[in-house]
Amino acid sequence: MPKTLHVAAAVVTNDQGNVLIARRPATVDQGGLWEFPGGKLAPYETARQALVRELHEEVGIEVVSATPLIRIHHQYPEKNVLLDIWSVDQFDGEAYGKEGQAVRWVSPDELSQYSFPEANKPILKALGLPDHYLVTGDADNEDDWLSKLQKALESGISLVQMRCHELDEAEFIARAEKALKLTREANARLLLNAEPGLLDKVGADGIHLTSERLSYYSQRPVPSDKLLSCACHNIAELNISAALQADMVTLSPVEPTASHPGVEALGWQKFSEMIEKLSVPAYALGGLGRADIRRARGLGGQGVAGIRAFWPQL
Ligand SMILES: Nc1nc2c([nH]c(=O)n2[C@H]2C[C@H](O)[C@@H](COP(=O)(O)OP(=O)(O)OP(=O)(O)O)O2)c(=O)[nH]1
Ligand SMILES: [Mg+2]
Repeated sequence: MPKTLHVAAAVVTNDQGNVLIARRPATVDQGGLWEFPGGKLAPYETARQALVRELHEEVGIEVVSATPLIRIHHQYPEKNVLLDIWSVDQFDGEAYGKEGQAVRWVSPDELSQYSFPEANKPILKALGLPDHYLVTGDADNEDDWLSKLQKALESGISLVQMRCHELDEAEFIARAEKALKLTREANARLLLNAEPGLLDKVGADGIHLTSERLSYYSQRPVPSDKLLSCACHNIAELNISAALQADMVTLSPVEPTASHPGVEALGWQKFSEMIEKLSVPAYALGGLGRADIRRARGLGGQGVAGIRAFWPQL
């Protein structure tokens, strides 16, 4: 097995919310493709030190603050890379192609129009995901449920998991169609906490698999243009989710929750250790709210998911 190249690179975001990309010279590995600026760690360096040096050398900016975004282990035919991707939204200087390479600031929506190396796929997916994710609450009263969903969308929720275990399949489908209308109007995405076949009946944006359902599949059970979210509570489930090429996972319970009394919480340290080697964006779930988003992201998570914190009261 060839040695793993450890690379630090950054998603640099400016005040307009645009992201910096650079074009790799035609002659180097992955040449001609676009990349996030960065490079290999020198033997004496930490990832953060390499990041600061590479951004200075390649695009002429000085990093003011950087937080871990995602780590990706990827096997190219000729080498293994570990991409240590950081998020940089404070820096000094004007970015330019210091090595003569093309650089551009592009909006996150435009990133899909550029060709990146294969290893970058999870970064691009992570950039399209928000830092908080609503799981819907009590489904008994349809009118209340829809009003709460509407209110949550108005408060800026852009990703929703419809979790309505109280409903039978026909009721679930009818409710999902109404929910989908609301999420579409709000430009938000709706995931069904249901078996993947339901996507043929309701044109939702994806599926959330319960940890129990995870073991039913040996390959990704939803098409690549839909989202796959997986519920995880341990390393084995995280590994299955990665093998199923999940777009995101929830990892829970990070803190004790009223909905799962008696279940031992993982705590933040464990959350961070468990996702350390995971190339899938991970949401911390369980007893958390908006105030925890920074912490979750600082530890390499995508953000926070929750029912109570994001499901409004009427
Ligand atoms: N910087 C960067 N490298 C990436 C990305 N995606 C990806 O697969 N890689 C791979 C390509 C390379 O094999 C490796 C990065 O090496 P590099 O060529 O940028 O290293 P470097 O800046 O230290 O370059 P050099 O000093 O060797 O010229 O990681 C990405 O988004 N950014
Ligand atoms: Mg480089």
